Amino acid sequence: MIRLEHLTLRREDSLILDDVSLEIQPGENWVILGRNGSGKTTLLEMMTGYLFPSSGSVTVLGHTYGEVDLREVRKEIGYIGPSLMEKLTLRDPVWEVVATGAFAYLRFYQRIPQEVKEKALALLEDMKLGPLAHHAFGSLSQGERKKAMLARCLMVDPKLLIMDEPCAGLDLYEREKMLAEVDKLRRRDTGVVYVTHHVEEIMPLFTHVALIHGGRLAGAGPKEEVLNEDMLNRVYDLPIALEWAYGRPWIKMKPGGIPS
Ligand SMILES: Nc1ncnc2c1ncn2[C@@H]1O[C@H](COP(=O)(O)OP(=O)(O)OP(=O)(O)O)[C@@H](O)[C@H]1O
Repeated sequence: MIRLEHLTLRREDSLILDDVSLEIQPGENWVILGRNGSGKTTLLEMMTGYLFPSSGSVTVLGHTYGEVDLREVRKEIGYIGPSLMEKLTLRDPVWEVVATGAFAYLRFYQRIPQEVKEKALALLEDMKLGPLAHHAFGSLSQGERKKAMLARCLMVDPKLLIMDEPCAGLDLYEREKMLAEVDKLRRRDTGVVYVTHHVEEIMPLFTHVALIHGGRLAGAGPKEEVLNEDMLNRVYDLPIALEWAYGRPWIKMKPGGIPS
C-alpha cells in the first residue's frame, strides 16, 4: 500500500529524515510514534505528496510520486491534520463541511446533491453527531470537530486514511470518544497511518508501529515487537515501564528519569 525507499530530507545543514525505508502492506494499520521534532509530520507529508525527499522514492497505492498526477492519487487518500482544519469555514453547517469531502472542496458554491447530503448525515449519525448536524461547524467542541473531520474523510471511502495527531488538545473524555471512532475503522477496508506522541492511543485497530527518532527509524514492525521497554527507554531517554491492558499499551514512569 505504501513503500518508502531510502528517504532522506536535508534542509540547510540539518538532516530531517535520514535514510528511512518502510513498507506498509494492505490490511496493516500503522502508528508512527516519536518525540517532538523527530520527523513524523515530515514523513506524513511525503506520503501525501506535499513534500518531496532530497533522495529516495515514495510509492503509494501503486503510484510512484514524481511519475503520476498527485491530484488523482489524493482522491484515494483521506487526511486529517491541523492544516486542513484551519481552512474550513466555521459558519457553515456541520453536515455541509462533511459533505464537501465528497468532492475534496473546502466549500460548496453549487447545489449539494441529495445523496451526498444523506451520506453526510448518516456518517454524522453513526458518530453520534446527528443532533449537531445543522449547527455551525465553529460551534462544535474540538473533539466534535475532529470527529466531523473523520466523517468528512469517509465521504469518499478512502483506500488510505492518514491522521496527524487527531487527539492533540482533547481532554480524556473527548480523546476516548475520538479513539473509539478511529477503532471503528476496522469495519472498513481502509488502511490507516496515524501519527501520535502518545503510546496509549495505540488502539487494537493498529497492527504495526514505526518508532522515529532524530529523523531515523529506530524500529518498525508488529506493535508487540516494536513496543518494548528497551526501545521506549532509548527513544524517549526516560525509564519507562510498559504494560498492555484492554488491548492497548500503557506507560508508567519509573523514578529518576529527569535529573533535578
Ligand atoms: N522547512 C523546514 N526547514 C528546516 N527545518 C525543518 C523544516 N520543516 C521541519 N523542520 C525540522 O525538521 C524536524 C522534524 O519536523 P517534524 O514536524 O516532521 O517533526 P514531528 O515529529 O512531526 O514533530 P512534532 O511532534 O513536534 O509535531 C524538526 O526539527 C523541524 O524543526
